[in-house]
Amino acid sequence: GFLQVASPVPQGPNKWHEQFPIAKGQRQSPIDIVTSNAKVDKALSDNPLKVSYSNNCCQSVTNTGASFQVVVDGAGTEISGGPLDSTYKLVQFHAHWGPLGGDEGSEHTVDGVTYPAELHLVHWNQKYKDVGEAVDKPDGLAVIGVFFSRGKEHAGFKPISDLFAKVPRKADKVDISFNYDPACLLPARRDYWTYLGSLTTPPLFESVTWIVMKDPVEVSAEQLAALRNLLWETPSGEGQMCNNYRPPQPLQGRLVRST
Ligand SMILES: NS(=O)(=O)NCC1=CS(=O)(=O)c2ccccc21
Ligand SMILES: [Zn+2]
Repeated sequence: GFLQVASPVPQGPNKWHEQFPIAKGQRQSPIDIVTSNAKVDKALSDNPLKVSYSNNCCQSVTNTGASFQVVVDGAGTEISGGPLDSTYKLVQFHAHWGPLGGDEGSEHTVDGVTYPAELHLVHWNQKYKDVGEAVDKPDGLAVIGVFFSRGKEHAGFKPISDLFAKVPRKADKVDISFNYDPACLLPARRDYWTYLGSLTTPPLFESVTWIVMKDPVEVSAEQLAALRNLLWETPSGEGQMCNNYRPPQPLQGRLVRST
C-alpha cells in the first residue's frame, strides 16, 4: 500500500470533514448570529441563567497545542437556568484568537462582525457521570462564549494572561496557586444569544448548548499579544499560536433565541 505519511501539523478546518464527517452536520458551530433573526424568548428571562463559580476552582493552565486551557475542578462551580434544563459544571476554559493586531479571531460573529478573540467556558451536564460521557450527547455540554474586544486592560484576565509565557509548548502546564473566580471574565450585562450547536474543534460533536454573551469584555492589546506567547506546530516548524478559530458554519434553519 501507499506510504501513509502522518501529517505532523493538524489539518485546517476545511479538511476536518475528511476525518470527522459531522463537520458537515446539521448543528455545527460556530455560526454568524444575525441579530434581526434572533427571537426574544421571555422564558429565558423568566428563568435567568444562574452562574455560581467558586473562587478556588482553577487548578492549572496548560498549552493544549491548540489553545491555552485553564483546567477547573468543577466542585461548586455550576450554571443552570436560561436555556438549560439541568445543572452543568465548569470543566475548563480556553480561547480562540486571530493574527497579531487583527480584528478577526472570534469563532461566532455578530451580523458578520468579528472580534479579536473569543473565550469559551465549557460545562458538562450533571445528569452524566463525567465529561467523557457527556461530550457526545445532544444535551451534554453548555459553553458560554465571551467576545474579547481590544481596549483597556482586563484586570481579571491579567493573572491568567501573565501565565501564558510559562507554558510556551504543547503539554506545558503551570499550577494556579492563587484564588481565581472565572466569573470575573463575564460581561456585567448578562444578555446572551443561545442556540443548539457543536464543539468548534474536532471531534466536532453536536453536543453543545451555546450561550453567547451579547456584550464583549475589553482586554488590552498587550493581553491579546500575550496569547502569542503560546507556541504550536506550523508547516514551517514551531511558531506563535494564532488563527486557532473555526469560521462560521451553515445555520441549517436553526433558531437563535435571545434574552
Ligand atoms: N471550542 S469548544 O469549546 O467547542 N471545544 C471544546 C472541546 C474540545 S475537546 O474535544 O477537547 C473537548 C472535550 C470535552 C469538552 C469540551 C471539549
Ligand atoms: Zn472553544
